[in-house]
Amino acid sequence: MKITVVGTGYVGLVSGTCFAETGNNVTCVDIDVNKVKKLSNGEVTIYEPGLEKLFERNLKEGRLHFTTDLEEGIADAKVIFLALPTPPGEDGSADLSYILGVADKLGKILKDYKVIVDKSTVPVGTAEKVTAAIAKHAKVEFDVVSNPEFLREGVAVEDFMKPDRVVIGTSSERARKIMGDLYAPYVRQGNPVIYMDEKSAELTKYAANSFLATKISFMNEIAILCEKLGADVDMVRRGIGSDDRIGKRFLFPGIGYGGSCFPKDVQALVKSSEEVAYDFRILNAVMDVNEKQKLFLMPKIFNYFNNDLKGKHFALWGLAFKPNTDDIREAPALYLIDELTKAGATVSVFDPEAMNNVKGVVGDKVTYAEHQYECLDNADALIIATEWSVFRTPDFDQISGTLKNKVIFDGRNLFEVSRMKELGFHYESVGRLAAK
Ligand SMILES: NC(=O)c1ccc[n+]([C@@H]2O[C@H](COP(=O)([O-])OP(=O)(O)OC[C@H]3O[C@@H](n4cnc5c(N)ncnc54)[C@H](O)[C@@H]3O)[C@@H](O)[C@H]2O)c1
Ligand SMILES: O=c1ccn([C@@H]2O[C@H](COP(=O)(O)OP(=O)(O)O[C@H]3O[C@H](CO)[C@@H](O)[C@H](O)[C@H]3O)[C@@H](O)[C@H]2O)c(=O)[nH]1
Repeated sequence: MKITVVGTGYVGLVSGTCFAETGNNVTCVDIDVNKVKKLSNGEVTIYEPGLEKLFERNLKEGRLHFTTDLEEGIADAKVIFLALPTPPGEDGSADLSYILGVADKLGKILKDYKVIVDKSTVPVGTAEKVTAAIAKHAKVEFDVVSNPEFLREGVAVEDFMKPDRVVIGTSSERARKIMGDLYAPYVRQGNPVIYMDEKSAELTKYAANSFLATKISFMNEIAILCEKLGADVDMVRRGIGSDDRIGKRFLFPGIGYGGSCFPKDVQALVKSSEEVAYDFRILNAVMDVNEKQKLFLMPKIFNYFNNDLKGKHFALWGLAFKPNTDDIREAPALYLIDELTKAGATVSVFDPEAMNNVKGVVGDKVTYAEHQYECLDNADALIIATEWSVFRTPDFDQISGTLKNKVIFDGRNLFEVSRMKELGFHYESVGRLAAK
């Protein structure tokens, strides 16, 4: 099938490449001239495990194309995916200007029937708005479908190729058939395509992200309680996670959820609720807990250094909002850097993939280490903000030999508390017995 993907960010690039992988002819359109040039020349513009191989193959075999020209990009396409940004507007609600801007243009250039798909995360009612924006100028028939994307950064290719489910929101039989054919190769493993109306599909995406964020904030509060009551959150997590009704996943406490999705989507659902005069109390609490959790380690750090961080130097391992990505949007590490430098400390940082992105945002506020152990030079303590595998089994002798003090503040609970005690570290983590 000939398809077009508008927007070549995370979702656009991964879905475009994966659609090509199953034999579709895919054209990706982006307004970023530089990005299109790089992609056309075979350069993958995001760090995503497994993407490069698929990308190179499909580019070489002629199933992937890139252009900045929307009209050229949609010619002959049966389906047009909109994988455009929906960032928070000033009041926190989703900014639909990218989507509606492209919808308006599409209305003027459609020459035959097409299915236009909202792949971006958009509030309930957006399919109607997109339909209206296209219909204003369109002289041909078209359908607008809501097909939210559930991929996770870091495992995006696998999530796309073998999704837990595909949600397709449409009231058009014609569009339903086309979308069903397109997704058939991805759901052969027995995972379902779930058809529904457009509004339910739109809400499904926000409900999924908000529910997962709720699980995380809930566990972060349980971790706080564990420290206060003398319980161990690892035990509690295992104790509740083995109940199928609760499930083992997304129960890991830490220094808060970040990324380009949870923070903005929870906020957008709260805003959508307000628009229909509903106060979504649980989600307000979820956001509130998360804001505080990002700085969970700070009181511990202040306390250890007698409330004075002036002149102290910290090593910070992990900058990306989670492992296996170079994405630093809403990364807890950035909040820690801010607080530490505000308190008069200096910070040296290391991340396996996100260093360049952080340089772009933080500049010379911190120093950038070439590798994880160089980062420890002259540091009064090590702080861990992202659970990259390479941090999980470090050379503790090298850490002890390089840090000024054997002190670690771990925001991701990477190490066994008892082992750290044996090794002679002052070790503080999140919600565990010896963490007090
Ligand atoms: N990042 C994720 O893991 C993820 C997962 C699921 C859903 N989503 C949702 O998907 C949407 C896109 O997210 P993303 O992270 O891929 O965004 P992104 O910011 O990484 O990329 C968006 C791309 O759109 C391009 N663009 C902007 N205006 C354009 C226009 N008028 N024409 C063509 N291209 C244009 C930008 O240049 C950029 O390359 C958002 O709604 C997001 O919430 C994201
Ligand atoms: O037990 C956990 C699990 C995750 N996190 C944090 O939660 C955030 C989000 O993690 P994850 O969901 O793995 O990453 P994303 O790539 O942001 O993916 C989420 O957001 C995407 C965009 O909407 C959705 O498509 C995905 O289904 C949804 O998982 C990260 O900061 C994690 O550190 C925790 O603190 N504890």
